[in-house]
Amino acid sequence: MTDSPLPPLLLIGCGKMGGAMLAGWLERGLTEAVVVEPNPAATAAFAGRVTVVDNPAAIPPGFRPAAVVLAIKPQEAAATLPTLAHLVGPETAFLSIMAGRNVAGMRTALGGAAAVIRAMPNTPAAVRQGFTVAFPGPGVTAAQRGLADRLLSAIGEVAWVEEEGLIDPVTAVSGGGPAYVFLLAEVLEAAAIEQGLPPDLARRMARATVAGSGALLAASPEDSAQLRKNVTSPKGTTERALAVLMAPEAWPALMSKAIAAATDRSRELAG
Ligand SMILES: NC(=O)C1=CN([C@@H]2O[C@H](COP(=O)(O)OP(=O)(O)OC[C@H]3O[C@@H](n4cnc5c(N)ncnc54)[C@H](OP(=O)(O)O)[C@@H]3O)[C@@H](O)[C@H]2O)C=CC1
Ligand SMILES: O=C(O)[C@@H]1CCC=N1
Repeated sequence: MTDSPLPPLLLIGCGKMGGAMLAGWLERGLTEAVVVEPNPAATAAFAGRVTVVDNPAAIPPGFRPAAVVLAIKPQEAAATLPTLAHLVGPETAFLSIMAGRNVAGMRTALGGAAAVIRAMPNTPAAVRQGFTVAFPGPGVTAAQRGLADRLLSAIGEVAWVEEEGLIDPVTAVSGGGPAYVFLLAEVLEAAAIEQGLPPDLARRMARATVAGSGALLAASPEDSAQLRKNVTSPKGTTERALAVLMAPEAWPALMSKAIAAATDRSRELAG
C-alpha cells in the first residue's frame, strides 16, 4: 500500500531542525508548503520548491495547512504563537519541536483550543536517522496523530509517550544526545594528539571510530554493554582506559549529572 501524498504544511522556522525536517518531507513527496523564515540563507536550498515568507503576516491569506510545525527557538514562542492564532481550527494540528515549551503554554498563546503535539527530535534527522519522542495534547485526533507520525517518521524513528513530563528527560537524552557523542569525538581527537599522533590522523581516527561504532551499534543485535565487552580483552589496554572512565565518580556520575542538568533546563523553559 502506498501512502497518500502529504497534505499542505506550514513550517515556522527553517534552521537546523526545521530545514532537516523539510528536506525529509520533500523526499516523501510534499508538494505544498509555506515556510516562515526571516533568514534567506536558511531557505536557499529549498528555492522553487516551497513558498517562503519572512514573517507570519505574509502567510498567503486562505492558506489552510493540515499541520503547522513550530521549529523556532523556545524564546521566540511568546511573540510568534499569537500571530498564528487565526490558523487554529479542527482541520489544523500544531506540531512543536521547541525544547521545554509545554502544550498548555502553547495552547494559551494560540488562543486556547489548538490541537498541539509536542515532540523532541534530534539532529541525525539531517541524515534521516533521527529519533523523535512525541506527546499528543488534548483534542489531538487519531488522524492528526497519524499525520504527525508520518511527518516525524520522514526523519527517522518515532516513539510516543502519554505523559508530557517525560519529554523533558527525552530532551536531555536524545534531543541533546548527539552533542555528547560529538564531544566524545572532540576529546578523543585531542587525547590522540596529546599522545603524539599527527592532528590529521587524530581527527580521522576520532571521527571514524565514533561513526563506525554508531554503525555497529545500529546493525548489531547485541546491547551496548556487550559491544563494549567485545572490545575489552582481559588484562589488555581497553580495560585500563575503562577503569578510568567507569570509575563511579567519572562517566557514570558525570552523565547522570549532565542529564539531570539538561532535564532541569527543559523544565525551566516551560510555559
Ligand atoms: N538543534 C537541535 O539539536 C534541536 C533543536 N530542537 C528545537 O528546535 C528548535 C529550533 O532549533 P534549531 O533548528 O537548532 O535553531 P535554528 O536557530 O537553527 O533555527 C531557528 C530558525 O528560526 C528562524 N526564526 C527566528 N525567529 C523566527 C520567527 N519569528 N518566525 C520564523 N522563523 C524564525 C531563525 O532565523 P535567525 O537565525 O535569523 O534567527 C532560524 O533560522 C528549537 O526550539 C530547539 O529547542 C529540538 C531538537 C533538537
Ligand atoms: O539545546 C537545546 O536546547 C536543543 C534541544 C535539544 C537539542 N537542542
